[in-house]
Amino acid sequence: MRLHRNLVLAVIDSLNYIYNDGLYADKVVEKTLKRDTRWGARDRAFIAETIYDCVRWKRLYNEISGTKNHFSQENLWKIFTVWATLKGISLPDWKQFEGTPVRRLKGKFDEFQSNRAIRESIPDWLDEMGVKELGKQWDKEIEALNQPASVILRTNTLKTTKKILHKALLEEEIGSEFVEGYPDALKLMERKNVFRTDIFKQGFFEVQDASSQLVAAYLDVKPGMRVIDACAGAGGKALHLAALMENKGQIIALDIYGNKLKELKRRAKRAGAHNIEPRTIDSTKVIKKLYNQADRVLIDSPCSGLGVLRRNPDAKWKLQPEFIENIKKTQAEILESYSKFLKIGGKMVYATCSILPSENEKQVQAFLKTHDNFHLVKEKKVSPAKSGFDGFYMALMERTA
Ligand SMILES: C[S@@+](CC[C@H](N)C(=O)[O-])C[C@H]1O[C@@H](n2cnc3c(N)ncnc32)[C@H](O)[C@@H]1O
Repeated sequence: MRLHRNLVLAVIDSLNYIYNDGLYADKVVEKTLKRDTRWGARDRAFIAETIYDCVRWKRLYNEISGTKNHFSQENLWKIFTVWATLKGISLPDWKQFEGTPVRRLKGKFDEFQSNRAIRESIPDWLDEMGVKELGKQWDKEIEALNQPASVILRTNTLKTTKKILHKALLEEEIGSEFVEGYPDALKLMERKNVFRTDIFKQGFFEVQDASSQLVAAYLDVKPGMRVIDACAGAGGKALHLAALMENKGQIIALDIYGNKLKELKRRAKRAGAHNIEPRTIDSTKVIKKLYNQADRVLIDSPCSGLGVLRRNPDAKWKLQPEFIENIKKTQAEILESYSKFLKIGGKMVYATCSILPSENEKQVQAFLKTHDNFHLVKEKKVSPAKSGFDGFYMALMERTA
């Protein structure tokens, strides 16, 4: 691979925004890619993948380059040099690469392989928490969570079928394949900007990881039911629920953030989902009005997001242990409060995109201990290491009295 100066400069500028100004990697990548319309697909892929690599491996590259968490322009070049060296790219004779100790950098990489927190490029506190929660399995999970994620689409069955979508994508020169065990999923053969296609604008699909596609299906919804999606956000699961319910019945989509629900509304329109009713939780009244009203409740709970690190590598550096402790309290409160939406005989799914038992099965166990009118029907832990997709947890419970 040959390095092109303008592309490398775009990467260095982006790293400055992410490392020093704390901006989110996805937002920075999006903005950087708009900088030069002459960049082709390969150039864009280089920029996006290199930035994500440097965010994912920030600690490792920092330790190898000796930049000591100080990201001046000169040090950002050092970080980039480590990236290029470990990729086996021969460095051009630019002044920034003069005197690069290639062998020493590779030696340092080998040296750090015995230190998991550095090797996997995570903060020490996270490594300790991972071991405490998952024991030996942590090693495999964190390794899997450092792999770049593939792009998965969910066919919108309100508008099309998986076979038709597969063909329509091919007509746009986008290759995809079916994913066994995931009835509506298509996996892209290579990363492409699918949002530009007409079939996206027509609502034929959503981009949604395979594991996430299991959640709405777990709720066992039927057309005509009254369903409450209690943490609906921008509606990834609500749109799926609408499709599973064939647009029949009612989905009340709640969230504490009205702007997320606005996005949900836009997406629902595109998807042709007509049975979703967004309601912002701006008072306890909104909640109390819904007690004993629902056949099904989905609690797609706020969580640490540790299961989706492949997609959001900057979360490694933005997450704090205090945040995880607080979010666990919120999870318990949400379960307590939103379980009241269910009618007797109704079913509820509690789900997270975390792999920590303390956010998952332990929350459900604690809830069931104090609510003997609920019982666990089934639960599923999706391991990134075993599935190759995002980490998720889901538990299906039934209200019996
Ligand atoms: C995991 S996200 C939901 C993702 C969404 N269901 C989807 O599939 O796209 C969790 C959501 O819970 C919302 N949330 C946080 N605290 C909440 C609360 N107390 N009540 C309801 N929603 C809450 C957040 O705003 C966020 O949108």
